[in-house]
Amino acid sequence: ESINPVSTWWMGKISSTTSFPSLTFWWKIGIYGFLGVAVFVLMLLRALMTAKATARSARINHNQLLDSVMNCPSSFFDTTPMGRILNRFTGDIPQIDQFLFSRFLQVIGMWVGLIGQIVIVSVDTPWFLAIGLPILVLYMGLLILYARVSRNLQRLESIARSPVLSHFNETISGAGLTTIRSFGREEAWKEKFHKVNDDLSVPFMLFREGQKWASLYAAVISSLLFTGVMLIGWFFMDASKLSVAIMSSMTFSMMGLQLINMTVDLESKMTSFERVDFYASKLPQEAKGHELEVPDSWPERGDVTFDRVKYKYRPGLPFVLKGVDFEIHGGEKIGVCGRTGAGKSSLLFALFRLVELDPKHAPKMIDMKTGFLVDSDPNEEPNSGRILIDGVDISKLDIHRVRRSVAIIPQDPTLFTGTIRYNMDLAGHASDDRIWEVLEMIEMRDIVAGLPLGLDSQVAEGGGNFSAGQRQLLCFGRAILNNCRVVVMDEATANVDVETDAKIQRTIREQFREQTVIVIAHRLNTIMDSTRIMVMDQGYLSEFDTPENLKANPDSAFNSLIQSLNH
Ligand SMILES: Nc1ncnc2c1ncn2[C@@H]1O[C@H](COP(=O)(O)OP(=O)(O)OP(=O)(O)O)[C@@H](O)[C@H]1O
Repeated sequence: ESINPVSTWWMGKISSTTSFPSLTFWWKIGIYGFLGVAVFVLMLLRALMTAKATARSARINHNQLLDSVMNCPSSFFDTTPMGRILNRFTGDIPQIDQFLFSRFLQVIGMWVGLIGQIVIVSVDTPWFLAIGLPILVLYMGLLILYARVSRNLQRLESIARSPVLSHFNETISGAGLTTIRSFGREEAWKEKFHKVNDDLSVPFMLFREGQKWASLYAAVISSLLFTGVMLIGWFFMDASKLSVAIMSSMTFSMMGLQLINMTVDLESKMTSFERVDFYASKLPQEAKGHELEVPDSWPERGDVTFDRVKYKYRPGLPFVLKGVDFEIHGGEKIGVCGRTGAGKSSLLFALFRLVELDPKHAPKMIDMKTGFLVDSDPNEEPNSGRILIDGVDISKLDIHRVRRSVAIIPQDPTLFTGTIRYNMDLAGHASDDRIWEVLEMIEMRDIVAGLPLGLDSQVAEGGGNFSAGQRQLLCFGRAILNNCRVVVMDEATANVDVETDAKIQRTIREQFREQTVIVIAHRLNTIMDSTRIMVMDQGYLSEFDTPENLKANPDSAFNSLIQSLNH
């Protein structure tokens, strides 16, 4: 860019026969040609370097963003609309990848070019400064004014885009569409979609109109420049200098408008970068590091102890476990029951360290509306208590080590796109024979054998080509193959018929003979054969005893649960 004005200057010089009389015509043309080739070679170099640097920074940016989001605690996902997260990946990242770097180079180049034009013309024609400098100041003023408005409009546009993505996402995911149709709320949903879309369109349209406004004023400034150059040229310049000044002012005014638009555009790309950078480096993260090392064989027994566990999901919410104390011995089969919202699943949440009990691991909080970090109230009572597996406080271990040692069969069975073999054995360690054996145990062998490709048959997105019960069974099979010392099941058989449920419970006792198994169930028959039963009530452990003892006590909460289910 800096050679370009030199080349224009040189052209102006050699058009006058009196300048550089010692150089022949061919030398003058040769130098002009050399400057042209230099511009071409440097542009080629710039393009190559841009391609390399863009690919590298795109990879780094994306990986850092992904790592950071993947390591966010569950509280972040509870308080951040999915649309906002998707917006970072689908809106901001492409802006940075495709445009930021090249736009940055363009803007730098244009500024250098613009200032170069002024310097070169002014060397020969100092009068040009008299008009060039005030015009530069006017352009700067326009830029500052326009940039401020457009920055805020783009911010508003980005805020308004998240609800559109969230609305779309919750409409098509899960049973969203089915529920909307079954309640006949299609029109209301469409209206809401139009409203969030309108909210997004307003700042976008204003931004577009702002561009026209800036173009108009830039054109006015250009006209001032032309008029000024003509007037100064008329009185103070000879013909060759005036021609250079006119050429420069034409470039100058073209560049001025482009420069304003590009600088504003660069700012908006920088806003995308700021948002991605915030997500990549400042989001709350799950606790890293560990104070204690445990051997690979840990946990060997599978003892699970809750020691006065008291926690809330986030600051400002009520406690969901209010000082829960119990000890489970390795190999025990524990049933957990209690009314809806009593805190059964919350026991597992803490066991997986999805919520931290140790206040020093408590993650920072995100404001639901703005998406920025907020400070928690220092006077609020923090989470407390300890969970021990085989006597080791799990908050002192590497979080991934803790999660690897406990297998879960969740309430919402999760299958991934891929083959049945992949879904059963995510680590890829089990033999086909062992997978078929497990399929037999969970009564899925005939179904899988009936598929044309057997274990290589594809599972659709979210396991859509299997019923909810079959999905639960496959997840159950996955847990058997995983062979962890502690296995937890959260309503894992709620969707299978009573007979299959009974068979699964038998399989649990046979296959998980040495493992500690914690089964949460609403269907009390599911847990009747447990070693002991835990009854949760409003965040407290109200009873913990053998099923026989609990049934024998007519005043037990367990008996009243049985009675309420019978009625
Ligand atoms: N992610 C969360 N954020 C905030 N509060 C939560 C969250 N998950 C659960 N809760 C609250 O914690 C309390 C206990 O919920 P929990 O899911 O442990 O109950 P549960 O006994 O498993 O109920 P269910 O039988 O319906 O599954 C409830 O009041 C619930 O509103």
